[in-house]
Amino acid sequence: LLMRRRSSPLAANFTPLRRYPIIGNIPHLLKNRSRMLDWASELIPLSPTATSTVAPFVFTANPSNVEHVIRANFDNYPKGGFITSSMHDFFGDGIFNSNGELWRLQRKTASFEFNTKSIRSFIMDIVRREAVHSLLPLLHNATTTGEVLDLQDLLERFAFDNVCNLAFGYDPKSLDGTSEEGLKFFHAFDDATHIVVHRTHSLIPWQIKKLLNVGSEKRFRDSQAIVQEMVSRFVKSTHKQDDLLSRFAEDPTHSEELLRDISINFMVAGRDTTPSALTWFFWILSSRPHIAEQILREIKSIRARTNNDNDNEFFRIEELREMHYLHAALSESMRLYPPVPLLPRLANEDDVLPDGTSVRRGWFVMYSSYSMARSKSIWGEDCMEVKPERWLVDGVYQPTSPFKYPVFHGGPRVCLGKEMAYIQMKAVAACVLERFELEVVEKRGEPQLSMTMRMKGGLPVRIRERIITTL
Ligand code: HEM
Repeated sequence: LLMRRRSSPLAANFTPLRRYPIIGNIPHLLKNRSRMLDWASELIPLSPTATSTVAPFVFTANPSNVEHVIRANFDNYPKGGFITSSMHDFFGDGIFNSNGELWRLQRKTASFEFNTKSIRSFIMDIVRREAVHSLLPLLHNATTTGEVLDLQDLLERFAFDNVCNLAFGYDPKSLDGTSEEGLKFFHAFDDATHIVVHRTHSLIPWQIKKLLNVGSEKRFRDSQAIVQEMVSRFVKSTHKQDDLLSRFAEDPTHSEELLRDISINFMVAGRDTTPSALTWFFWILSSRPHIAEQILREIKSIRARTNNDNDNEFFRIEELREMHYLHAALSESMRLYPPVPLLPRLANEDDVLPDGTSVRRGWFVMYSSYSMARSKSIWGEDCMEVKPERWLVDGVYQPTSPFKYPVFHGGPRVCLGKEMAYIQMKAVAACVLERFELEVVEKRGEPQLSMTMRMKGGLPVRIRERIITTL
């Protein structure tokens, strides 16, 4: 079999870089190991089918290939290899890092829980409470002091507080910083995720640093101990409530260790994604006032229609659902700046992608939502323009194929928190825009890949009360 594989040609593969004798692609891989997103964005457009091979990586932004990998030939492309194993310490056997039966069982319970009406109203209550009692007062204070705030940092803290409430019914108050224990939890979680994501970037193998307990691996051990201690405490004290942990704990087959892993996975999902999306959204709006004005017009007309025109009142879930233009603007901003811009899948067996690219067993297919957004063949000549209108027909939001827009992934492992994420993002975007004008102080806007796509150096903003106008 090995002989056959060696001799079968890769004629169909587009290989933009020269392979060196004996050492193959190693120099390319070493040079680009910590800039995978930029590298993929450079290589993909060179190929006529938007698929470039630098073994063991196949980078693609071809919708047919994406559909093949994440849906049609799903069983051949699990999560795995050195990327998932480098995260196993932190994610354990939670939904993000598992495959097969272990994944299927968690997926089944989680899909059921995420679709109940009670979880939606629980989420809405949390967002309302955190926004009204922490986020809005904090922004209001900054209007009087004139202080420049890092909006990315605020949104990350807001999301952390939200997801802890959702997962355990515990509020770490990382946004207002009034709980020492909560802040310690926030920083430990932040550190542990950051280190684990960057493990594969170092020239010294992380396993050696871990064995010697030095450098970033020592920091990881310390941070992980804090996170695990906190989460284990919640797991042990679980009692019947609305939070996710209590819901998962109802299944007697879930061990304490698995419940801990499940909770940590949900925390990562909820903590890193929506702040990334909202940071880019506010950054995009800062140079496109016509989009902000259209959102404000929509909010105003919904408030008038539902007689909820007192802007001290928070939005109801039905009102958020009616915000089609805001939904479209968020989708458009995530199209160009997807929180998860590049995802790997490992090939179990040799395969051929729909565009003819050969994939060998043990290779990674990396699909890039970021490059797909920048493809004229997918989104048209105006692909680089921010146009919420491309999502609307007669003012009503129209979803598109997840294989053309895999921002929330697609197929059997499609994101479970999509609806929850939109509720949270629309609530935050609407209540902030309604009250405040944000002036971006430094328009850097440089992507930096961590667990999600962050903005390098944060998003410094100056905040002013919005002067009510008749739009
Ligand atoms: C803008 C916000 C979000 C985006 C763009 C997003 C995107 C994604 C993507 C791309 C995946 C696939 C990851 C992979 O296979 O490696 C995923 C999976 C997942 N997401 Fe989200 N997500 C968002 C918010 C959330 C939230 C708020 C939650 C829940 C708290 C959540 C829960 C999950 C879960 C549980 C999975 C794993 C599904 C599985 O493997 O079966 N997501 N999401």
